Amino acid sequence: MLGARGLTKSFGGFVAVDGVDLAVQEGELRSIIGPNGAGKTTLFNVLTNALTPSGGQVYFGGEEITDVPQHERPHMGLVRSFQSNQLFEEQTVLENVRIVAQTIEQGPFSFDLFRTGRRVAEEDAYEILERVGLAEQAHESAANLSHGDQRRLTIAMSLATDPSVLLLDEPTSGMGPTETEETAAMIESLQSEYDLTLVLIEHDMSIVLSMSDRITVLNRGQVLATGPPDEIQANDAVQTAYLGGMEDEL
Ligand SMILES: Nc1ncnc2c1ncn2[C@@H]1O[C@H](COP(=O)(O)OP(=O)(O)OP(=O)(O)O)[C@@H](O)[C@H]1O
Repeated sequence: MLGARGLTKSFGGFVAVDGVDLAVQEGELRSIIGPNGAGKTTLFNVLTNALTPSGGQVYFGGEEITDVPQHERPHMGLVRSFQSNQLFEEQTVLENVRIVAQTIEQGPFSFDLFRTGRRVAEEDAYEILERVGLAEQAHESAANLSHGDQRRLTIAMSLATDPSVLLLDEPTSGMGPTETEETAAMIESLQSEYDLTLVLIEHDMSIVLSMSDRITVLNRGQVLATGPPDEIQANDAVQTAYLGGMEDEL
């Protein structure tokens, strides 16, 4: 569904992503893990063309999309989650989702949708807010939400773009243990309800091990290992390079 071959990104002489091969299957929940500075965020940036790769190819649905501009990718179904600083803070939670939904609807073939768009978008937006557990806050302004709820709202906004592959960069960062568990459960339920393929950068090992179908371990920009959680836990190279200090958490 989403793939890469030899994907590379250099900053000057420093190779942050170094010849990465990736093959994420449809419906999979793939986690990308690795030590700080391993290249995880840079990998997301080159997969979405937020940064132009220095080498290699990106594939989506079997087609090469390496040169497809970043802003066109959501229309193909490849979406990277919004960041909290992209919220329209003065607008309500519902409006935040509707603004995204309407932007997507205003494509060249959606004149009818555009005319009736507000109603359609509002229904869709409510449904999405119910799915992420924010329906009760629909009429709050986004600025009044807790940090965790703002993160959930960014996921709701991403869902409004109707993704087939959704990239989530540390969706539980800054959350306490209970909120982290709730968010993980919500993400898992979205995967099945929306028929999503999910690629997740996540630091919380208990979440990564319990949720992932497969895990890709990056180290110094290179793929150290890819496999199901039990295989990754048992992988000697992963233990040595990355998990050495973290066995207690596993
Ligand atoms: N725009 C940039 N210019 C120069 N170096 C960069 C740039 N972006 C990232 N890097 C470097 O590339 C390396 C990988 O960074 P990246 O943020 O992708 O790692 P990461 O695995 O996401 O780390 P973390 O877990 O800390 O978020 C780091 O050494 C970083 O300093």
